Amino acid sequence: MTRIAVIGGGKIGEALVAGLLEAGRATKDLVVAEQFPARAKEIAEQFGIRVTTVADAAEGADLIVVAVKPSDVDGVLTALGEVELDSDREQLIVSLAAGVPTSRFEPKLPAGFPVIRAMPNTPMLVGEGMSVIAPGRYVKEAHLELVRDVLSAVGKVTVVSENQMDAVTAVSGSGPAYFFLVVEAMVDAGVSLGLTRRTASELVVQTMLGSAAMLDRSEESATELRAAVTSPAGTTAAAVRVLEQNGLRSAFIEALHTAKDRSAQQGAIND
Ligand SMILES: NC(=O)C1=CN([C@@H]2O[C@H](COP(=O)(O)OP(=O)(O)OC[C@H]3O[C@@H](n4cnc5c(N)ncnc54)[C@H](OP(=O)(O)O)[C@@H]3O)[C@@H](O)[C@H]2O)C=CC1
Ligand SMILES: O=C(O)[C@@H]1CCC=N1
Repeated sequence: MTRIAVIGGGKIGEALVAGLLEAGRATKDLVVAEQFPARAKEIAEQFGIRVTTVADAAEGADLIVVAVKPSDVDGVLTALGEVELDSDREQLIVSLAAGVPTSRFEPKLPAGFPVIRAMPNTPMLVGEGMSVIAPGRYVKEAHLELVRDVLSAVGKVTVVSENQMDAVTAVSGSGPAYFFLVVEAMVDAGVSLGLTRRTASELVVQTMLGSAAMLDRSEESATELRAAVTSPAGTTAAAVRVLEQNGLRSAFIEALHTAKDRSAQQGAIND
């Protein structure tokens, strides 16, 4: 079985570990490196897996997943310098760090060592993640297949070229946060209309679940499905008009452009 070292036991590291364990991966095949002692203890206790240093975790791992903040990537690369990495053993690095290009890793690793840039999202915690992967210059098809195989246990996986990864980060990496924000706003609106928060939450969550399931299963686009809800001169048309008047669509477009720029900026050497 593939041995996986997750460097960084923060939010996304935890989502990956939890999703992989839930999907049936054995605790003995997972190890986490986490520098913050309280967090390291929490992860070890919660998941019953080994939590150790970067060098110890990477030693003997087939897949080294870098799940630290972009500004901490160089520190991880320095720590990996203590490890005898071996590309002949099909060992490889998968970086989840937003914005950081594979070309930032490659010169600091043994010649030809493969690096894949990946952008997952937190719904992998419940097996419904969207992971996008992009190969660095030394990546072979077998490496991509291995990473696809691991990540497909926690959701969907697609491959793009690396120059699209900042856009991907803005859309699906950060995407769950936009969704939760819309949920918060709709629940607040329900409360302001006189519903209890509990009732408003139940209504909104099930409406989101049902609508997502329709999008997933139906041949129709979001535009067509929305049209089907919008009765002539009815409530939906009235509400959508107000949302458009208030710039919902252009707010999303501008927000995602800003997220893409921020991704690229975080990947620059001095972010
Ligand atoms: N959160 C998300 O939804 C997603 C995040 N990402 C990417 O994943 C990365 C991590 O994000 P996130 O999980 O939110 O961040 P967090 O800050 O929650 O987690 C990062 C963890 O890594 C630890 N860490 C930092 N350096 C080291 C080191 N050298 N050795 C061991 N542990 C270390 C940090 O410790 P300390 O607190 O002490 O710094 C922290 O606990 C980022 O690059 C982000 O762009 C990608 C997709 C989605
Ligand atoms: O907010 C961030 O920078 C990270 C990357 C995508 C989701 N979270």
